[in-house]
Amino acid sequence: MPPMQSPHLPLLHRRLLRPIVTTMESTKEEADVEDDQAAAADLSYPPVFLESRGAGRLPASLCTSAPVIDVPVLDLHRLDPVGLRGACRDWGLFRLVHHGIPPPLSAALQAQARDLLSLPFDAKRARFSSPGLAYFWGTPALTLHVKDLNWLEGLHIPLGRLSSSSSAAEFDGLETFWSLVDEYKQHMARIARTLFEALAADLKLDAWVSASYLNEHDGTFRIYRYPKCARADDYFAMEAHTDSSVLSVVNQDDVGGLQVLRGGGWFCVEPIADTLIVNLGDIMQAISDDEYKSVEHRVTVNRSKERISLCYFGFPMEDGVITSSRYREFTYREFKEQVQEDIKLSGAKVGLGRFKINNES
Ligand SMILES: O=C(O)CCC(=O)C(=O)O
Ligand SMILES: [Fe+2]
Repeated sequence: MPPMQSPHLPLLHRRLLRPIVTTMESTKEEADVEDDQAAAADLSYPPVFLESRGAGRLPASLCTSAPVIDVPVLDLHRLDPVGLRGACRDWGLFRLVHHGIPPPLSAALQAQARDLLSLPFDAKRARFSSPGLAYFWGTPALTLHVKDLNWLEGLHIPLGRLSSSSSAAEFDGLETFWSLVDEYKQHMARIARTLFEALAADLKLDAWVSASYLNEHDGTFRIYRYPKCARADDYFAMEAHTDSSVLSVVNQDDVGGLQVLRGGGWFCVEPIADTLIVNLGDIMQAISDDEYKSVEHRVTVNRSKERISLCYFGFPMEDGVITSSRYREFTYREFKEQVQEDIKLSGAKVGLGRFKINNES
């Protein structure tokens, strides 16, 4: 499937698609285009990103200069149980190849993401404001405010709602976008289920228990745009966190910025074309009695380029009970509510620590 042009594609973007010619005249045109691009980006950025002046809160070394690390690579086509177990126990994160997502599908969805998120800020707020398609900015916690501004914006899509209750307004003019999301969603469910089954076998989980531990068709899909930021040392694009999911699947463009915490240090997880990054979340750590790691990660901002990533989060059944030798019994609903309460009270997630046996906090 070729990358598609959205009906919303602004005039500016259509200009940008013209073939590049290298003449003296084109240099001026390129400069004009860059000016146009900057102006359009400004209009589309949340005003808080234009107003914020860096206060130098973060040491430069924290944000920018992490070494690159080679993360374990797994082939979904021929899943190696030993490699998978090692990656989950030792890293909590791996790169997935031969995952079966057609590259044109990822490219088309990235292009749609770019187009939709390049709309003016007010248009995005007005247009994407329903439970099935919600625009958020400055906080990864959707509507809850975290302590520090996160240099991101995005669209939040609960996949379970897609087929049933999406309103006509959510669909109007976005038919191409939704059909791409629908196709992508099937791949995510397939990938999440395949990986989870292999992990459930490693952990020797009962089939009926493990069925409730991953509700792969009801996951969340998020499309992020991390705007470029001249004050890259002052902000994180997404602050350090663990995911609340069972597992998460990141499909990033070629800009980079994802970092993983390992052995007390931060490392860059480089973007490599046609590969996915899978990381385990808190629920997987609980299910595995802490054998697997819910890995801490973050995203740094880029001074000169914006970044797009497509992220899927697989969760358990909302009311399925999670049992673990390390944590008191809890449902995902309880976990989610506790995370939200903690963010509301302190601006930060506590996570699994709240459920740890012999831990009063
Ligand atoms: O955009 C990324 O690379 C990662 C996003 C992420 O960690 C998250 O949404 O939890
Ligand atoms: Fe994450």
